[in-house]
Amino acid sequence: MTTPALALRGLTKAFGGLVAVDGLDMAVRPGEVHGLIGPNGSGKSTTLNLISGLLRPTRGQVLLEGRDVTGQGAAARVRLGIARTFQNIRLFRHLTVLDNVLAATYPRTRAGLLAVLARTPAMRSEEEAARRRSLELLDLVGLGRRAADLPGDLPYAQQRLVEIARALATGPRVLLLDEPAAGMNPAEKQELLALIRRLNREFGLTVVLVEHDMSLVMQACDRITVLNFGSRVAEGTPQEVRRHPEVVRAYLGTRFADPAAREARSGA
Ligand SMILES: Nc1ncnc2c1ncn2[C@@H]1O[C@H](COP(=O)(O)OP(=O)(O)OP(=O)(O)O)[C@@H](O)[C@H]1O
Repeated sequence: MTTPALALRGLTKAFGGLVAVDGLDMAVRPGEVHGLIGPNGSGKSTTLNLISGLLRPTRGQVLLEGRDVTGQGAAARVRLGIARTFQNIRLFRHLTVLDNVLAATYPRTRAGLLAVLARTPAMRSEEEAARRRSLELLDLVGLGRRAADLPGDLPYAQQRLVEIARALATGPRVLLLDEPAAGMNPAEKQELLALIRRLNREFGLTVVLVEHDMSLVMQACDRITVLNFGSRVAEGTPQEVRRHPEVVRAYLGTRFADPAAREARSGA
C-alpha cells in the first residue's frame, strides 16, 4: 500500500472537559482531494489546526508522508510541506496583495527575511525570483491585476483566493483549505472548484477540503471523511458518503442523497 500523504492516528484534542477531536483516524492518499465534513462544532477546524501544528494534540499522531510530525511546530510543518488557509481570512491588511504572497515565500528563501531586508546582491536576485513566482501564483488564482491593491480593496471572495496564493507560495505538498467557498456566489464557487482541480491535477497537490457547501464538496473530492462530535462516522467516495444512512439522516438531508435511495424511501 502506498504511504498516505497525510495520516492521522488516534488524534484527540480536549479543551478542558470538551473533547473536540476524539480518536480520529484518517488517511489522505497522495494526490487526492479529501473532504472533511460534518455539522457545526464537529471538530473540522480543530483537526486542521492539529494537522498544521497550531494546536498540539492531547493524544495521537500526525504523519506527513509517513514521517511523524506531531512534535513539530507550525513553522516547521510549513517547511515540511503543509500549508493552509483560514476560515477567518488572515491577511496583512497594510501590505499589498503581492506583498502578502511574497511574505509567505520567505520560509523557502535560503537566508530568510532578515537577509532580504538587508538587501545583499544575492538576496536581491532571490527576492526578484520570489516576486516573479508570487505574481505567477496571483495569475494562477486570477488576481494578477490586483497585485498592487490592498486586500481590503478586494471583494471577500477574492481575499480568499489571495489566501490560497499565499499558501501556495510556501511550496506545499499538502494544502489544507478551511471553508474556502464561504461568502462566494455560485459563479465564484465554480471558479474555486476549477482552481482546486487544477492545483490537484496540474500541480499534483494533495488537498484537504473543509467546506459546508455540499455541492462543491461532492464535485471536488475523491474521498470524504465525515465527522460528528470529533469522531469519524463515515468515509468513502462522494457516492458512498452521500448514500450512507447516518450521513443522510444527520448532515446532508435528502437533497444530497442518492436519487435511487430517495425514490426507494418515498416509495416511488
Ligand atoms: N480553543 C478552543 N477552546 C475551547 N473550545 C474550543 C476551541 N476551539 C474549538 N473549540 C470547541 O471544539 C468543538 C469543535 O470546534 P471546531 O471549530 O473544530 O468545529 P467545526 O467542525 O470546525 O465547526 P464549524 O463548522 O462551525 O466551523 C466546538 O465545540 C468548539 O466550541
